Amino acid sequence: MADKAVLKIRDLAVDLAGRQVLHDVELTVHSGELVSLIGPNGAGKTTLLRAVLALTPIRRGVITIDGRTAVESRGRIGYVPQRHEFAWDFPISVEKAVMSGRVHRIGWMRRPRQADRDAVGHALERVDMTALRARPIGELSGGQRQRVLVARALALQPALLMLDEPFTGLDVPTQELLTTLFAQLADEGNALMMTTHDLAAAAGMSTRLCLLNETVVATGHPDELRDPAIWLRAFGVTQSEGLLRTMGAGA
Ligand SMILES: Nc1ncnc2c1ncn2[C@@H]1O[C@H](COP(=O)(O)OP(=O)(O)OP(=O)(O)O)[C@@H](O)[C@H]1O
Repeated sequence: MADKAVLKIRDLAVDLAGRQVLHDVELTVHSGELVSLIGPNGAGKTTLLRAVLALTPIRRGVITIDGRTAVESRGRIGYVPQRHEFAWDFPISVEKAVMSGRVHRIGWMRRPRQADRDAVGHALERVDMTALRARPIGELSGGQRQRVLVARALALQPALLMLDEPFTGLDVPTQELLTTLFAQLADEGNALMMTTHDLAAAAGMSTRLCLLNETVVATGHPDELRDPAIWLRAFGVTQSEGLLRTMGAGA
């Protein structure tokens, strides 16, 4: 049986400040897939994630997650923002920060139940942060912060996990831990979508790449995207030997 379609995006168009940022976007992410969104700066990658999270209004199109609209799915999607977007000066522990990912489930001003504590404990284990669970988040290194953000998203036990540039500025051990974790999550049947500028890493770990530049220029397994014309079109350049070498395109 084919894997279930978790995220479906049809005919999506988004304008920001009166300017078209995304148009005619068609994309499906199935359970068991790790899809990497690749594209130049300003291509609309973050905007696409924000549209799925219903944080950005859309001009046209339909987005569903497990058959529900983006608005209905609020609080059900695990989202790992870019690290600088989180309030690290907030005086809370690692454990509380991860618990904050479940706020929609627990309800505002309610106390966490055993199931919430179990989900947080399990998420901390998966990112190898159990030993630091009581540490104030302001005292964490960059790599530890990234692990907390991933645990916070996992604590939600989400149908869909989306990550915005999760590898930027990370040390090698944290990169390796997260790469292995994302592959395990996909193997377990989760649906994952991430943005990245690290083409080599994306090609090595993704089940599918999605080249985005205002619209989906091409999508497929890294091995299926060897035509240099696709890459040149996605990145809007006429010649980029480094880019093509990284992808083994045209080889
Ligand atoms: N709040 C906003 N108001 C107006 N324009 C915006 C806003 N946010 C983003 N944009 C514009 O939308 C376009 C897409 O931005 P987006 O951040 O989605 O790109 P990206 O592919 O994630 O880029 P990067 O790789 O640099 O992170 C850019 O031209 C950007 O300037």
